[in-house]
Amino acid sequence: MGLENKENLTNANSEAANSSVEKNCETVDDGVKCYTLEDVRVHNMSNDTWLIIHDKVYDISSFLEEHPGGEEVLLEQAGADATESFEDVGHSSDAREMLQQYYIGELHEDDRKKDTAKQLLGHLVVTCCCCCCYWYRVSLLHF
Ligand code: HEM
Repeated sequence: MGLENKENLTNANSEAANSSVEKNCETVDDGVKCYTLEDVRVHNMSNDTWLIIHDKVYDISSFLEEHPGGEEVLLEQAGADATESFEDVGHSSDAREMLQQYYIGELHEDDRKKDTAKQLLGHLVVTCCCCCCYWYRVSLLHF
């Protein structure tokens, strides 16, 4: 493939990414940008690396080489939701603060993982008047 073709392909990719931002995502409050999973997915290369952690989108391209845990683990998550692996490692509060400098926007509402089972259970325990839920609430208050 010639250089020109490669450039065309790159331009086409970035145009596709931009148009999907316009199509699916509005800018949320105070000019904060919003991205869909599709928007994030294309940024999965070592010179262009985005990650999602707790529904926030980060451009960590400039951080790969600095990461104390190595760049390999970050590249494995590139363009995807890294919340679970980030939490599994048990990152320090310093690491969590570092995230801020790479923040570029929010994940689109429709692409957020909805923990419906957990939500339902929480709702049941708070509103149900059966003995089990009642005593569970009492135990939460007293122990
Ligand atoms: C942009 C997001 C991330 C930031 C800012 C970050 C930052 C850091 C920092 C500062 C450390 C040093 C230890 C600490 O202070 O907790 C660390 C260690 C580490 N990180 Fe990350 N990290 C990020 C994402 C990830 C992800 C997605 C993984 C996925 C597996 C990962 C895996 C590790 C590992 C394996 C270590 C080494 C832990 C050890 O040797 O004890 N990190 N990271």
